[in-house]
Parts: sequence; C-alpha cells; structure tokens
Amino acid sequence: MNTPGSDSFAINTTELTRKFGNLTAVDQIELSVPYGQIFGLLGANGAGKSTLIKMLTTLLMPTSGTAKVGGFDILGSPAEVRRCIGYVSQLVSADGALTGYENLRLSAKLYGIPDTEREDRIKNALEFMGLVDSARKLVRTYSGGMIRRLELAQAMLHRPAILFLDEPTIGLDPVARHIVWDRLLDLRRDYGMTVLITTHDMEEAEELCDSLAILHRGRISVVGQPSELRAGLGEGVSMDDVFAHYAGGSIQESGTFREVAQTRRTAQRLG
Ligand SMILES: Nc1ncnc2c1ncn2[C@@H]1O[C@H](COP(=O)(O)OP(=O)(O)OP(=O)(O)O)[C@@H](O)[C@H]1O
Repeated sequence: MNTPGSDSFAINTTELTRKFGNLTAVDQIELSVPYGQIFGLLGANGAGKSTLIKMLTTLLMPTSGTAKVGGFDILGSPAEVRRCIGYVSQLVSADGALTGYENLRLSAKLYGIPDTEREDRIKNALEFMGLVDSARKLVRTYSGGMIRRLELAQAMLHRPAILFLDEPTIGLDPVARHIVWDRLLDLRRDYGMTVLITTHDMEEAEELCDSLAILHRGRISVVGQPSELRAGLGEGVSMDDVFAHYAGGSIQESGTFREVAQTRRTAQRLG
C-alpha cells in the first residue's frame, strides 16, 4: 500500500471552507476520520458533500482553512496527497469504447505503476473485483454493477491508503449494491484501506459505514456511529428519522439543472 505520512487520522480538516460567490458550500468544517474506517458523508442535495470531497482530493482549492489527508497537507503537499488516495467520482469514468483490461492498463500508466508490476496488479484487481471473465469485453457491454467494480479496480491499482467514493452505488440494483459493499469491506480487511463515501442511501449508511457525518448547508450537524445517532434521538428511531432531524428535515431545492441532469444520466447509465 502507498505509505501515508505520519498522522493519527486519515483525514483531518481545519476550518475547511469553500465559497462560490456569495454561497458558502462548505463552511469551516472540522472533521477527523481515523485510519481503517468506512466513513459516510450524508446530507441533502447541495449540502456540500461533493465540494468537500473535491477539496480533500485536491481537485478544488479551499477558500480558507485546510486539511491533512494521509498526513499530508492538501495545500502544501498536493502531489503526496494524490499519491496516497484513490477517487471515484459520481460520473461514469470508465471508457466504454475500451475493454476492462484496457481501462486498467490506462489507469496503471496514469498512476505511474512500473511496467514490471503492471500485469500483476491488473490481474490482482480483476480477480479482487470478480471481473476476470469480462476483462476482454468492451465496457459498454458491462452492467452498472460491473462498471462500478471496474472503477473501484482502477482506483485501487496503486494501493491507495484512502479511497474517496462519491455515491458509489447510485443507480445500482440491490444485488449489485451488496456486491460493491462486500468489495469495500474486503478492501478495508485486506489492505486496511480507509474509505470515505457520500450516500443518500440510509441502508448503505447504516450497514456499511462505521461512522457518519451529516452535513447541513455546508456545516456538520452531527458525527457518530449509526447506532449512536439513532439511540441519541430515542427509541425506535430509524436512519431516515436521523437524516430528517440532522439534514434539515427535507431535501433542499438547490443544485443546478445541469448537476441534476448529470446525476440522473449517471444513474440511468449504471441502472
Ligand atoms: N462549481 C460550482 N459553482 C457554483 N456553485 C457550486 C459549484 N459546485 C457546487 N456548487 C454549489 O455548492 C453547493 C454544494 O454543492 P455540492 O455539489 O457540494 O453538494 P452535494 O451535497 O454534493 O449535493 P448532491 O447530493 O446533490 O450531490 C450547492 O448549492 C451547489 O449548487
């Protein structure tokens, strides 16, 4: 695994803030994620989850504040951060005109995996994700679940210490969703990987995640284990109730048409 810098947390943010004009999408967030956790970021549409992930993966500059990822500062050492993370965005990133194997070759080159190690790493990733039999088929013939598993295989090729996944199971049927969960649990068990996911799926939040942070208008409303969060609100409380309580009660009417259309296209493509 790519060795992270020395820090007791995989992710540690300090007053992390991002503004877009007058809108504060992420507002002075203080978040600490221990190594080896599957950590869920929840929040209504427009709460700031993707913006937070984009800053942590060095794709977007903060307006103020900073964060350490794998012990490296996102502002001072972005290249080191990138070396120890993997990222799967909301949008489909695998190339449908290439085979699964060719997509992995491309990722191996992009991640700078030495030529002598590439074939072994690709073989290992294909086996791990259950894609050996379909490796030589064009990705456009894959099911949604296979595409997601291929994207996970691409993101794990360089053995990142920390994996960022923006809505990894959006648009997948329950069987495909459970297979993705199992693979993520395996990644944590076999490689000690820390996984940060965003999700709108309360079952995923409860069953897959060790801890959750719920965002509301760019701020963290609450952090805790799913069972703690439910117990904190009383008996017989569901994760839906927890979400409604801490995420602002209802889905906000924010997000541009383009963003919504793009997300739906992704879900349709994967469904
Ligand atoms: N590039 C941008 N320019 C202007 N505003 C933006 C930009 N990116 C995000 N925003 C706004 O910032 C806010 C937070 O958006 P973000 O995508 O982080 O939310 P989210 O919680 O990931 O939402 P969703 O669940 O719909 O993916 C929204 O109001 C959004 O419209």
